[in-house]
Amino acid sequence: MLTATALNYKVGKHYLLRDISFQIRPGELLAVLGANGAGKSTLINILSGEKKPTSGKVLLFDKELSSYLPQELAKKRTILQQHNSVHLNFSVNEVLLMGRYPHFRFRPDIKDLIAVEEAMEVCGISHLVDRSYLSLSGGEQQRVQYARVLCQIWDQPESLLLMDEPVAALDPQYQQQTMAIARAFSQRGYMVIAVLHEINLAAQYADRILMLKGGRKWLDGTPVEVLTPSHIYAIFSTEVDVMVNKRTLQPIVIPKQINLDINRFNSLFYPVAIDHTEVTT
Ligand SMILES: Nc1ncnc2c1ncn2[C@@H]1O[C@H](COP(=O)(O)OP(=O)(O)OP(=O)(O)O)[C@@H](O)[C@H]1O
Repeated sequence: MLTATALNYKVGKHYLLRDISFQIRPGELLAVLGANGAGKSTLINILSGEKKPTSGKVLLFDKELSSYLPQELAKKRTILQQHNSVHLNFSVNEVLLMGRYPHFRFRPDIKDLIAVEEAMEVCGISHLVDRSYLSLSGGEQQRVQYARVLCQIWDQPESLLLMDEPVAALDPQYQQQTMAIARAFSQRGYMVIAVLHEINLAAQYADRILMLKGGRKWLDGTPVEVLTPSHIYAIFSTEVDVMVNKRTLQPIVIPKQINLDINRFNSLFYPVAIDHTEVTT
């Protein structure tokens, strides 16, 4: 179990997170939603131990996160960051083996090699095994990074999988696949926390949704409880219709189209058009 209690995070006098408390149990998938700048990445980085809260604490399996040794923690939790940078010319196979570094001293053993092979297969990247990581497309790199973090906890049931915008560069097929894998992990007893901007993926795959607003916890509940037009308006200042998928009974969120005031829009751009004309004549 992971328990966050009264988390605050301050930079100077500015609170990025304020009084956040929640729990997640093995077997659950929690989606974290919130507007840009709401504090989602800050929260994920505190839960991973990369940032220390200004006050409050995080218990992972009844032990404070800060009291884990780095290698011990690396076997209990993994994080798929929003931006992953690999600048050296590693092969895909080598990138995945990095996920196993906490598990071996000098050479990977058969368990590590099996984890790499199985994670590649699950993520549909086996055909990329010998490719140079730097030669891959953005979406392919993201899938390789996903496989790498899964390798890290492949044989560590009940551990914690943290993901910050895991589907940002992915096409619809791989968005669904990424979330389906995350759900399969949660169903095997892992705890999964995913920061998402895609509300409908949260509706489809999350057991619970934690909504943040201005660094505070706004709501924590099931998708049906949380994804109402009024809650979504309060968080995203966006009007939506919420339908129900008759087959799955999950909510489907449909944003209403925004119509700009065209006269105001044109008046803002008119001076630029004049400049352009002067340059080209
Ligand atoms: N070191 C810092 N100093 C000052 N402000 C910061 C610092 N780091 C983050 N912030 C601010 O804290 C707020 C929360 O940042 P965070 O990255 O957690 O947001 P987020 O919810 O993940 O946003 P997004 O959806 O845009 O990725 C933002 O307004 C950000 O500009």
